[in-house]
Amino acid sequence: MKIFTATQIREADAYTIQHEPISSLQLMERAATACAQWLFRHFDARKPFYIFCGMGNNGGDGLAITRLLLNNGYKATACIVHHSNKASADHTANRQLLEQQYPQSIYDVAAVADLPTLPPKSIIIDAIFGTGLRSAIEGWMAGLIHQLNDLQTRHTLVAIDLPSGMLADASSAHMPVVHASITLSFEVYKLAFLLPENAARTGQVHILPIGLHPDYLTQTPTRFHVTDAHMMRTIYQPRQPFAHKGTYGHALLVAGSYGKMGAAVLSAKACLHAGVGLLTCHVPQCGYQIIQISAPSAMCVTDIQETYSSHFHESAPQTRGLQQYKTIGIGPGLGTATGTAKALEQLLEQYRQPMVLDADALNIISEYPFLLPRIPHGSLLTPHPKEFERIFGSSDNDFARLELLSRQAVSLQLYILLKGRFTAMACPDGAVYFNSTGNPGMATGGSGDVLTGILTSLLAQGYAPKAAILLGTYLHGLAGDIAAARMSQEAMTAESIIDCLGPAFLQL
Ligand SMILES: NC(=O)C1=CN([C@@H]2O[C@H](COP(=O)(O)OP(=O)(O)OC[C@H]3O[C@@H](n4cnc5c(N)ncnc54)[C@H](O)[C@@H]3O)[C@@H](O)[C@H]2O)[C@@H](O)CC1
Ligand SMILES: [K+]
Repeated sequence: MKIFTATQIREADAYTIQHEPISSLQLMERAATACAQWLFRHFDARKPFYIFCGMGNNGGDGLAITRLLLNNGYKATACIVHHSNKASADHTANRQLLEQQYPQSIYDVAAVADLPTLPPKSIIIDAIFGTGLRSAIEGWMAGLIHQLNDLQTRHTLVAIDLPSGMLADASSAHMPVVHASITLSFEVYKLAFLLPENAARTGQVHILPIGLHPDYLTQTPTRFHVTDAHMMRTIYQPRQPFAHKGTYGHALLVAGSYGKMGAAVLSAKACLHAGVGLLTCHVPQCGYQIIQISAPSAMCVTDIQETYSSHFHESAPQTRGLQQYKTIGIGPGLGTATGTAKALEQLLEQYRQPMVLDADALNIISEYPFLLPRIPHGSLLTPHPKEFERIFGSSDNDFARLELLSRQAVSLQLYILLKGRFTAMACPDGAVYFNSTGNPGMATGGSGDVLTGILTSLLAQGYAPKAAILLGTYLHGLAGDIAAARMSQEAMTAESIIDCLGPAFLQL
């Protein structure tokens, strides 16, 4: 699914109005109807609704929603917030329609003191500002937003299109923004919804289709995307009937050190369960029996060192050197010993195919930044926010960090995956994809090691790096969602994610 900017959303509205064709007022009615139907499904008619309407078209939506609620037997009051003397044409038209049918339902607010006293457990609808907001809300309106946020603790607050005060395409981290428990937005995700700084402000986001013109939606290129099941069906390659284990590649996994062999085991198992043809694990000597017993489908070579690895750049059981491997996954539980860092430097000299770098491989790179430009083009890096910051530096807000992520992916020609609720995957061509699967149950030790195993497996099977990162991240989250449904977010572990990889593949 594409993510449109506020400007593109306005263009999509205008294109729909011109080419469907449909009047602007009718399109607003469609948007309001989609919201009202959602509200009918989720709230009963005993709850009083207070709809705070701005002077633009977001307020127009609010006025139309008020009329539709009243038409269906709900108690609803439109509180018109006079932040400007000028109302939009569709706001005015909807105000007139409401006044004609329900003259008692309108209440004017021109100062914070005008706020009505709300009965307990009211539903507050925030239709003050939508995509038309240009900058931070100031003056008495900022006070009103704070007041609404105080009320939010005792009432349910539903934002229409986006919480008022939030900018769709830029940071509003330090601005007054409504804290909604639910956001009902139209047709497509806004970039702001996918970044952690807004998580506490949007609440649950529901995207409601309003029939924007499909030609505009399909033909307009966008830089940001959300991955979905449809996209995965175009990427996934079913296995060939005449396949043998050589068809699906031989991967080398370099992982584990004394006390962290679990990370190597999790990665190895995930790699095997994601379909790799052959897997060799390079581990320090202390890990030999651990790998052989816990992942018998994998082969194992040991380092000359007992507790950490320092010679994996020579890991070549049949003397054909590192080139025999289709790809290499490196990092989980590896440690950052000086000998390990030296071996990583040598590995990057000897092996020039796309590989997967995670965890301690990234920590080593943050200590030896000259290694960064030596990573083979097309490789996949999977930092969590702290690892990302150690390598690339900090940013003022999530939008700035997203730009930094994308810039680095382009200049280094790497795929960089920044882990989070909506993991962001930046590509060398400047595109950024957000993963849509996964849940907070996956915020547990080892789940990153599982992802490394899956990505290594897909690269080994011949998936192109972009396909591997999109499909691998989606499968990882989907397996996590299946695990959470089976055993709860609390009880699931990284091993549960591996156990659910099978059902995740079956859902593709
Ligand atoms: N036909 C359409 O264009 C559709 C529009 N829709 C709704 O229309 C919304 C966009 O409407 P508008 O473009 O009228 O914009 P908004 O209603 O979001 O806001 C516009 C108003 O905000 C004021 N404003 C902007 N920045 C401000 C600031 N920093 N401080 C104080 N006031 C400020 C403007 O003066 C104007 O009065 C969408 O979010 C959506 O809710 C939907 O009805 C779908 C169809
Ligand atoms: K709003």
